[in-house]
Amino acid sequence: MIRIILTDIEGTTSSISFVHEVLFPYAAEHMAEFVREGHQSTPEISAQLDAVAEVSGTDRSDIDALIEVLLKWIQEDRKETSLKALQGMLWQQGYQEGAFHGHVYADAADYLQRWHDRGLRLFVYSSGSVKAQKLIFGFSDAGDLTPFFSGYFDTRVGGKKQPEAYRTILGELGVEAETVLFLSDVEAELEAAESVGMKTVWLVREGKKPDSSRPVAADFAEVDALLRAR
Ligand SMILES: CSCCC(=O)C(=O)COP(=O)(O)O
Ligand SMILES: [Mg+2]
Repeated sequence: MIRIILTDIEGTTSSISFVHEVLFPYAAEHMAEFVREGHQSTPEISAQLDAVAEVSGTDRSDIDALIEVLLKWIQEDRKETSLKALQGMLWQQGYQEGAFHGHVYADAADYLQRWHDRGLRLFVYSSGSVKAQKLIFGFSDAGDLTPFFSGYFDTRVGGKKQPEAYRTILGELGVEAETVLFLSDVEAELEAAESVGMKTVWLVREGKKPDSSRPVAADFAEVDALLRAR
């Protein structure tokens, strides 16, 4: 019996275009100024720059070169934990100034509330940092959705295509794998979750549903129908 829903964000609760056409360009536009202003005075920024330097093999004292690395990583959609942490800090400013709201599909907002009210426990697992996750749901088009969530996981538990990450999440939740339903739009992530025993539904929000041996849903209403049919 499913007791926990673990959901991805981009392509699942929220549109890919919001992440790629609003959030990433905002980060790219403000990254240089943000890093130059905060790299000495803000320990959280400085610590992430240490990690950027280490992973990229860049001289830690060369701030221009570190900014170049970060901008290249944004263009490549790299899921580096340090980039994701810096993006989360940057987006806070954008949300708070009202530059944008977090996009959450209406069906997702609706069923997150219904599932929460039915007693299911809801968690997020996204490559975006926990801070970024709380922001997209906290400043969403549908209002503050964070009260529906019991917790958040990001790439600090591992990459989303790595089975080990899902094992770590199960350990932290302290539950049996088959009580967890993982929702994602990326098949490799679903395979990793299934390999440790989690149940999955593949969200295919655009276009025709593919033939697949795993459950596929176009939106959260269809996920709910699959849940009830189990
Ligand atoms: C938390 S909103 C920003 C999402 C993000 O930065 C990202 O890389 C999307 O990753 P996901 O694992 O949600 O597909
Ligand atoms: Mg996704």
